[in-house]
Amino acid sequence: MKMKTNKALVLLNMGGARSKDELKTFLTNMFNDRNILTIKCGFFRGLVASMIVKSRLNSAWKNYEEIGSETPLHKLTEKLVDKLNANLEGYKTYQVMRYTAPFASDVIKQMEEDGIDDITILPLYPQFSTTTTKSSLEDFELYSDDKFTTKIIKTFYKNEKFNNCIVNEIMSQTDTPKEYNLIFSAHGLPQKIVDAGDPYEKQMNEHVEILSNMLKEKGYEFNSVSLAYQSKVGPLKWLEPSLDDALVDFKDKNVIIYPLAFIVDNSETDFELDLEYREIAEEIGVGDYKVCKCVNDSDEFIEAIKDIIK
Ligand SMILES: C=CC1=C(C)c2cc3[nH]c(cc4nc(cc5[nH]c(cc1n2)c(C)c5CCC(=O)O)C(CCC(=O)O)=C4C)c(C)c3C=C
Ligand SMILES: [Fe+2]
Ligand SMILES: [Fe+2]
Repeated sequence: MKMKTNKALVLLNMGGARSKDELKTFLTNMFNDRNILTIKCGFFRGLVASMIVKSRLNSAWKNYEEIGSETPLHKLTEKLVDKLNANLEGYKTYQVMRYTAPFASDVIKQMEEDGIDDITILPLYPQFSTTTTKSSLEDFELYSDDKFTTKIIKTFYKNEKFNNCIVNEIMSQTDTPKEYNLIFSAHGLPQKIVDAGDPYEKQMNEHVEILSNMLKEKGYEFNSVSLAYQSKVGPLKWLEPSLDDALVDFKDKNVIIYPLAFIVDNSETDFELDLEYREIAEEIGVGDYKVCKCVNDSDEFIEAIKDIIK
């Protein structure tokens, strides 16, 4: 018989679209988020948000249609939660999404009904960004008040077990690393967010350094290792180099892409990296183009989570 627990692990993530209606919800909530669209006046932000949603909805939905009309993010997160509930002793695991259901307010109500009073919050973002980690934590805290004794894991890009998951996935792609160029692809950010103090770029550089050293220590020497940024949206300057520009250097060469900002696969990996950037790579004349899977609900990542929260 399982012991009743008052402790919970709460996974936070962004959410994603499982229908066109939900894509509208996702985009509306995202562009009304002050951490994403940094316009101070709420009314004006709402106005700009509704204009962006209107102009973006149909074209963005076409992308989802190419991956089966839904993000894989929710199903993969549900599998991760189920696996943690089966394997992580002493905790009940919950998931909360920032822009689509399950929303913080509903999950917190459920947690209270379940008698939870002690929580560990793990935002599923290895590196801290105001646009992701801070936004998700603020949203959760808006509804949780001081209902729970709380521990927060703000980053985990330095965790060795987690990094071993990444390194093993990269190494499984080839036995001849000298013939490949490894590109870590991170979700981009507007440069002005970084200039305002967001630590994401710095942590991303550190993460690439850690992983490069781990690969070298294992005798895995790629022809080159680099970092590029994907998914630019809108007219502002974003972090560089963009993945499109980076790929130009690899005409007639082989590349392996690792999506470094994500824990579970989503439309940015399954559509953007696996379909859209693959097409760009083909146009450029890149040779082999391989995209690694995220750590998802792998047994190795479950072990890493146990280590991250201990
Ligand atoms: C306009 C600003 C955006 C910022 C800043 C941004 C940061 C950011 N996003 C992720 C992770 C994901 N983003 C996803 C989708 C997505 N992101 C933006 C915009 C910004 N993201 C948009 C408009 C969209 C919707 C799709 C589109 O219209 O292009 C997703 C996918 C969700 C899914 O359905 O699978 C993820 C995941 C990170 C990690 C990040 C900053 C570090
Ligand atoms: Fe995004
Ligand atoms: Fe994108």
